[in-house]
Amino acid sequence: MTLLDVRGLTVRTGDGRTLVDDLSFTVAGGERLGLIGESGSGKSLTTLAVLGLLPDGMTATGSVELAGTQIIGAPEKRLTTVRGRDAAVVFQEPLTALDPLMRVGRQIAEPLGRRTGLKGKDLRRAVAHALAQVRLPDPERITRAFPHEISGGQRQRVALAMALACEPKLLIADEPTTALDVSVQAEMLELIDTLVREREMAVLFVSHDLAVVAKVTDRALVLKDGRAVEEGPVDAIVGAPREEYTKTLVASARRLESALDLRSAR
Ligand SMILES: Nc1ncnc2c1ncn2[C@@H]1O[C@H](COP(=O)(O)OP(=O)(O)OP(=O)(O)O)[C@@H](O)[C@H]1O
Repeated sequence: MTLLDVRGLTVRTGDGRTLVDDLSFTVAGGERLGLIGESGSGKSLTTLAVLGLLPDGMTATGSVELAGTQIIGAPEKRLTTVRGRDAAVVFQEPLTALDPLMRVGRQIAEPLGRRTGLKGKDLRRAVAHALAQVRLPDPERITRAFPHEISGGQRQRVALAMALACEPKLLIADEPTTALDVSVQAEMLELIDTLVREREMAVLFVSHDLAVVAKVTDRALVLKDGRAVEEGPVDAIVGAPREEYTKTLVASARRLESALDLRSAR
């Protein structure tokens, strides 16, 4: 069943510039779609439009139906119920999602308490469980910490725990590993992969990195200058890209990979 149905999505600035142009795609329940394209291709604006979070002054036209709710033109109150419950997001920079003045435990307790109705000791236990699920060591310390007191990788795990706490049908991950040290990127990716598979959650995974998209998704949509240039199973896109632009993306990903192979052979 279709969970997210985007049709003819067009995003324009106040002065009439078109940044996302007539984009259409679907994500079925439990499916994982990668949005790939270089910087500025419109990936983030697409995910923001899906959540009804476009910056002030920008307008979206077309249709974005998320779990049966039309997002475009929906009043804020409606959007608030959809966010979290139907779709939750992990951004590139975890500090975007975290309140710098609130202890980590409380930040996870809020969405968790709202969804489950748990309180007091039971809620505290559920928070500890949520932290353990994203493999955070020493949950006691993390619960009491403020966001600046933990590492970037740990913050991103907290942001993921918050997103998962709502048990959304769709997890939107916008470059969730890009801001992390290379050493923790692979771990984070592995973690997202495992957790969404366990929950049979659908994923819209945004990245400029084809290798990352290939790891986590089944299907990919290639964006260039706000338009879709190619769409298909990840294996087909990587193995036999049809469009010139996709060929360039694949070739540069391969060049990087073979440079790494050369280095490890030294
Ligand atoms: N608030 C804004 N006001 C005006 N233009 C914007 C704004 N946000 C993004 N843009 C422009 O819209 C285009 C698409 O941006 P978007 O952030 O969606 O790209 P992206 O593919 O996610 O790239 P990146 O990976 O660098 O975030 C870019 O040309 C960008 O400069």
